[in-house]
Amino acid sequence: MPSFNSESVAASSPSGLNAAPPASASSRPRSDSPVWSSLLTTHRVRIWHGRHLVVRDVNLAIPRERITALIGPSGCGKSTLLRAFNRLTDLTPLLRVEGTIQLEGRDIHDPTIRVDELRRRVGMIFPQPQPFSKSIFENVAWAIRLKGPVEHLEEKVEIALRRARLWDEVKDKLQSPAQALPPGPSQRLCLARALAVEPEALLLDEPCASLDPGATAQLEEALMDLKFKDGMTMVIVTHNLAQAKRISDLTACLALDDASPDPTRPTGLLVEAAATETIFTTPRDPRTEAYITGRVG
Ligand SMILES: Nc1ncnc2c1ncn2[C@@H]1O[C@H](COP(=O)(O)OP(=O)(O)OP(=O)(O)O)[C@@H](O)[C@H]1O
Repeated sequence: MPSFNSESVAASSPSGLNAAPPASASSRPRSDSPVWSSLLTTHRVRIWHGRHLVVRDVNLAIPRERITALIGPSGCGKSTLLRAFNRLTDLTPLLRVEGTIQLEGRDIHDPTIRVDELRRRVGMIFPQPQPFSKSIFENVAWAIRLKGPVEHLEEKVEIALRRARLWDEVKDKLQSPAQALPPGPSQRLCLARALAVEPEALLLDEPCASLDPGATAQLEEALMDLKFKDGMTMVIVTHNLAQAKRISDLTACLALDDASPDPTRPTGLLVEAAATETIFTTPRDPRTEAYITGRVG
């Protein structure tokens, strides 16, 4: 367990990571909020899709070397927010991010930031595994070569596959087509490919969406290994509350704003973030409680 202190995990709002805390929330820091050093922080982030406000007022600190879960009902903007962390949102012309997102204290929208380097440092795993139509070996080797001239390529491919807990399953068929792999190993190959460029953080967007319970358990074990052995910082969007409880250290709960101007397209907002155990045992915000008890979403 982390040490606890009145210093909050909040990026700026002392009350639990949201610039607009609900009426029921205290404006004082939670005394049970852990002290974690942050890798990524957001300050007053709001994301628009055209004229629709997708998510608003997100003040959040993503702790280094921990797993942060983003939970909340469908459509509250979890995936969009996740994609903003390495500017994948830039690829959707109608999406616009306001506010500040910092990586190691540096604004990721600073004009001097190289977006390709940002995405190397902060990798992404998508809901459906998408290996390239190359061999298993080449899927990982391709990523390693992106970093420039390579020595010891085979060794580096093996290291990435081992870190993704896939090596033992594929070491005898490295030249086989990656797209022939079943979903579980296929997703761990995508994890190995993401690890091959040596990121500092990984964003995981419902990475187990297409996996059965056994394959989910294997991926979770790989993620836990990455955290404990490599100190990887991870942010996972998940609808699986048991998964959030199992693997995350911090949980950030988003909700849909009842007061949205267009009730057919409500705006999401971050209502509460705290140590996962706290969120699931003593949530402060009634919307968190409603979500984790299955009354909404
Ligand atoms: N490319 C896009 N095209 C259209 N609308 C978008 C796009 N990206 C985001 N949005 C808007 O953002 C809202 C939130 O979507 P997002 O996928 O981020 O939510 P979510 O919380 O991850 O939902 P789910 O849990 O169902 O995946 C959508 O309902 C939609 O209004």
